[in-house]
Amino acid sequence: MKKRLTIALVAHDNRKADLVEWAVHNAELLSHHHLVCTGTTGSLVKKAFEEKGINADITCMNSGPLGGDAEIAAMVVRKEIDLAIFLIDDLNPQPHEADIQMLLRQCRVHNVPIACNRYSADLMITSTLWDNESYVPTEPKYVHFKRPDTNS
Ligand SMILES: O=C(CO)COP(=O)(O)O
Repeated sequence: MKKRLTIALVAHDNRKADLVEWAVHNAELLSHHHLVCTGTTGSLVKKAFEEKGINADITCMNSGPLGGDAEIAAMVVRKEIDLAIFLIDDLNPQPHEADIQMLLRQCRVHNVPIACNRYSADLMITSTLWDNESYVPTEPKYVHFKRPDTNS
């Protein structure tokens, strides 16, 4: 991939091992991009990369429960994030559910690709569309839909 992207990496505690493993597996590719992470996720990715001798540009925001998701959501709003990988723990409640939903919603509103599992992350990170200068993503459309009257 020629283009340098800003990639958000976020994982809940029980999904961190999965994210770190994914990041290390893709370290060569990721090292060409700017990684923006929530606090704890970022420190784990940094440590794993250092152990492998991989240099990467990693910015750590606050920890998720203290506003890290909100900071990344603000970057999404400012069009500063190209792609987000967010491994969510769907099996346990999180104290900052509102911030999580905000990050997900802002990615949808601003048409930012967001992968919530490794399969999606693999597909997104390897897409040839990143280097296709003529590809313009279609913006989401919000067109009023009048439901047919089902009573008649
Ligand atoms: O809680 C998170 C995302 O919602 C992740 O935050 P940390 O990476 O700081 O643990």
